[in-house]
Amino acid sequence: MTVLVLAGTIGAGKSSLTEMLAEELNTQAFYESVDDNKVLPLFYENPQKYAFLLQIYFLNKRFDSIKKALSHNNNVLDRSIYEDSLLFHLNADLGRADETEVEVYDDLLQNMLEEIDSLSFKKRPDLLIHVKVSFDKMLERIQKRGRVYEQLDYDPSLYDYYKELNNRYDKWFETFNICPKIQIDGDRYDFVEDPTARTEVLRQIKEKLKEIEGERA
Ligand SMILES: Nc1ncnc2c1ncn2[C@@H]1O[C@H](COP(=O)(O)OP(=O)(O)OP(=O)(O)O)[C@@H](O)[C@H]1O
Ligand SMILES: Nc1nc(=O)c2ncn([C@H]3C[C@H](O)[C@@H](CO)O3)c2[nH]1
Repeated sequence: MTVLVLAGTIGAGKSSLTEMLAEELNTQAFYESVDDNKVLPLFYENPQKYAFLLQIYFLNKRFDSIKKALSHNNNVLDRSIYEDSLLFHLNADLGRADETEVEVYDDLLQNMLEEIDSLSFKKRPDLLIHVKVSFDKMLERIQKRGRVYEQLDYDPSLYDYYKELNNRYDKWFETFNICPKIQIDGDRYDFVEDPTARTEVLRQIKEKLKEIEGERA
């Protein structure tokens, strides 16, 4: 059983790489709930009111995906549960959740992580793949994808939110130590449009997987 999880800021390319990996490795892909997510547009309209609800929504969906993923042999998830806390705490630091909400959330997340550990012999992913992009590239990709509520002309204050989120991701990845990890340079490799870049990115990931297997043997 091989479990891969993608990580990275908004618009980094997680879903795109998830699709490519699932095809290349012949595994099942699990995507974050976005188009069918009733809370996400409400959050962007009024983050103060909906930050906590959105976080609970995502956590619940994430838990669901992980349970489903664990019933398949090989799978790839387009965002890790380990990033949820980063996103929530950024919102809490911006005053969008109060102390009690932070406490309830942290407890619930801890509880769920323990539950996941008890669900399967596979306690941790085999590899976390962080797609790192610069702030400028992040804005470019968000614009390219074009979800209305994520655009800066919908809410100019998103500029600061995105900038801080991107900064926090870099620190988060440096200290992440739950499972083996690899960083993919999403600025350098246009793996969506350029087949050579795609091949190179897949090569880097497969090489890392081999290295991990070798260490285990
Ligand atoms: N390496 C890349 N090269 C060129 N375009 C890319 C690359 N990665 C992503 N894109 C494009 O950027 C946009 C965002 O990509 P994607 O939806 O995969 O990001 P994501 O990390 O899953 O975002 P989110 O977490 O917000 O759902 C899409 O339009 C995609 O085609
Ligand atoms: N606040 C907040 N907390 C999360 O855990 C979280 N996970 C994803 N998202 C937002 C980012 C993209 O707009 C969109 C797709 O990733 O959903 C989140 N937003």
